[in-house]
Amino acid sequence: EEYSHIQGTRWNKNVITYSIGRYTRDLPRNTVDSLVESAFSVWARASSLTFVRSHTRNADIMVEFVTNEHGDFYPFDGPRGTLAHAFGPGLGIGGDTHFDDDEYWTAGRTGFNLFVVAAHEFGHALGLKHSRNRESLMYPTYKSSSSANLLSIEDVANINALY
Ligand SMILES: CNC(=O)[C@@H](NC(=O)[C@H](CC(C)C)CN(O)C=O)C(C)(C)C
Ligand SMILES: [Ca+2]
Ligand SMILES: [Zn+2]
Ligand SMILES: [Zn+2]
Repeated sequence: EEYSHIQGTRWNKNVITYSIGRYTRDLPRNTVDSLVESAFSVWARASSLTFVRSHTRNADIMVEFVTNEHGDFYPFDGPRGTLAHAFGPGLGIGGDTHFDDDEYWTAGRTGFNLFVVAAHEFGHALGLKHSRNRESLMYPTYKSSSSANLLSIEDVANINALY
């Protein structure tokens, strides 16, 4: 889900920083790093946005793997069910993206593909809402789509309408 009701609708800059906090044990750290970077580059290629990795906790988008109650009002729910969530643009928790570490995160077609889920979540972190179009990356249910054409025409139009 995206919780934009407590945040603004868009970032007021084109260079957005992200930082990775707690990792999952399902994948090597450098694999998580590259899948996260690839998920951001999906949006960078379709827009005027640039994403820069930071190693401090005051990045715009904090990316973390957490379980159950984890300090915001949206505890996760154990295996299956909700896979992840992200807050809409804004200060503090704005943009922050959390992955439910009770899921089995993979780089392939088993478990839940981190690249695909991250690309969806980062759409929310940039201010996009869900789409009713099954072809859209912002469709509310998971499908392990091929990494090639992840964004639908609608997704590209929506991100460019916003930035
Ligand atoms: C397999 N489980 C699902 O498909 C679940 N959907 C999700 O966890 C969404 C993320 C997917 C689309 C990557 C939650 N979301 O919208 C975050 O921004 C349920 C449909 C069960 C809620
Ligand atoms: Ca879950
Ligand atoms: Zn969503
Ligand atoms: Zn959370």
